Amino acid sequence: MNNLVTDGKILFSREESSAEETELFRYTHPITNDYTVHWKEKLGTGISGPVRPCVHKASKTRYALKCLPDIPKSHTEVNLHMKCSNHPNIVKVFDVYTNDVQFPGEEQAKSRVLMVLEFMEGGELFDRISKESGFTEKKAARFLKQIALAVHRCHHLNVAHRDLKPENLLLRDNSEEAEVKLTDFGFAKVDDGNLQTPHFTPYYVAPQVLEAQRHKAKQKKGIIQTNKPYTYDKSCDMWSVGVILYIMLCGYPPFYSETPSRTITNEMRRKIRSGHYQFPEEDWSFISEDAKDVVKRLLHVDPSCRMDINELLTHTWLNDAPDTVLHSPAVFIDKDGMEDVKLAHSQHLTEMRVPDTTVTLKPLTNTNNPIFRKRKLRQNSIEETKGSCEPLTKVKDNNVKVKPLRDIIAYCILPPKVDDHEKTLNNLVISAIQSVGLTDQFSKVLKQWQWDGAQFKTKVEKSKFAHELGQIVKDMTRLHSHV
Ligand SMILES: Nc1ncnc2c1ncn2[C@@H]1O[C@H](COP(=O)(O)OP(=O)(O)OP(=O)(O)O)[C@@H](O)[C@H]1O
Repeated sequence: MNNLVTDGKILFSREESSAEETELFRYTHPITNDYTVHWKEKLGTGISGPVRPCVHKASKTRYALKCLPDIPKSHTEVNLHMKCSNHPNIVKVFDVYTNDVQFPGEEQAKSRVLMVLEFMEGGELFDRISKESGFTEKKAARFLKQIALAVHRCHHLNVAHRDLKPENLLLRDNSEEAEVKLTDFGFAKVDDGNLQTPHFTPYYVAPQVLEAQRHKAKQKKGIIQTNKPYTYDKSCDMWSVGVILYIMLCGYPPFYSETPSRTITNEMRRKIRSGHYQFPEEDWSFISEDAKDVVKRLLHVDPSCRMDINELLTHTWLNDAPDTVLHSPAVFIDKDGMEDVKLAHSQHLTEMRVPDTTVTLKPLTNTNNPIFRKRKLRQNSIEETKGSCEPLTKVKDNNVKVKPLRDIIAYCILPPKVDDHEKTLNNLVISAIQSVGLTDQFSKVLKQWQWDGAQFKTKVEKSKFAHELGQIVKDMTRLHSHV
């Protein structure tokens, strides 16, 4: 990023911004000077903790506040969200603060990035659909078009979102014409098809990267007659749009396991890899061929053959869908079933994400992994209390308890360069057990890789582990809804 840092503000240089000139600021003075934050309320919860309501003191306008740790991953999230933000189908970022914040239970204040977001009063898209009477293909196409426009905005700026899922599609308000907007750029990444990254290390190469290289070689030899760069991450977004559309049309996902489970099964993984899904006659016979055509072209198993965002936006169905009434709202009413659908989609997204080869893995001493940072801070007795936000010290925050679980998740998603990965992971798990205790859910997850109380006896699948811990975090913070 070509950021110019001046007086605590971050200005995006013109070449990094979109067509219009964008000037974005990051404040360092306390957010509480400008906003009243309702720390005890929450609008929703994700891996990074609760999203809370706040009110701009001068205008009395309501916003949503997302609180992130001040680490490079969060900076990427903020930067890419801001970059894509100026669009009717993307949740707007209004202000960003970097404040030292101390939550109750924490030994000291920590630097945090606070994102003030447009308040999405209408909640999540699928919750809305479940309440619709007379939900038609036409309405589904209207929603899909808005999702597609959001994706187009991102892809046009060479940003792949990589976390397109129902929870990240929110409605502006509860009106009939409310727009759908995309949020959560926590996994977004620049994807311009250029894979010649200087930090390329063979040990971290995902199969998809090798696939992309093969694609490039074939292009060079003229075996593939296209000059389109192979943008794997963007094509994953298109796959997600396909899954979301399939669910909107019939109420259940295209890939599901015969044996219901909270985790993605090998059977489901096989089905996804082979592109094996069906349009069961009883639910799909009345759905238009055009709608099925969009699904088929989005769920094409070969990412390089999948429809891209421009092709989707010009598809007939998006602009001329029939008034056929769909049965999906009735299926959405089963909340537990819906949670399983979301979890399976989310897990598959984790598996599809190509590890970021442009990130230089830092030595342990420099790492920003929260747990190592905490230790380092303790060693150096660095005082971080300056400028901490007053109200937080009064909030009873159960998120502190799950913090070690979030540390493991961060470690699994982007492992730093350490000498002994197994030992590091074992230590993180021990800290988490000390903090949250061995709950049934946590024990079950650990058992899969034969945790013996001190170490794992088999190799841990990091992405799967991270996802399962993510579910525990969500469940635990959901149980404590007053946080
Ligand atoms: N601008 C907003 N207005 C209203 N509610 C919001 C807003 N942003 C987020 N939420 C609620 O908070 C939830 C979590 O937000 P978000 O997805 O940004 O957090 P996250 O920690 O990145 O989540 P994830 O676990 O999906 O990565 C959303 O699913 C939604 O219910």
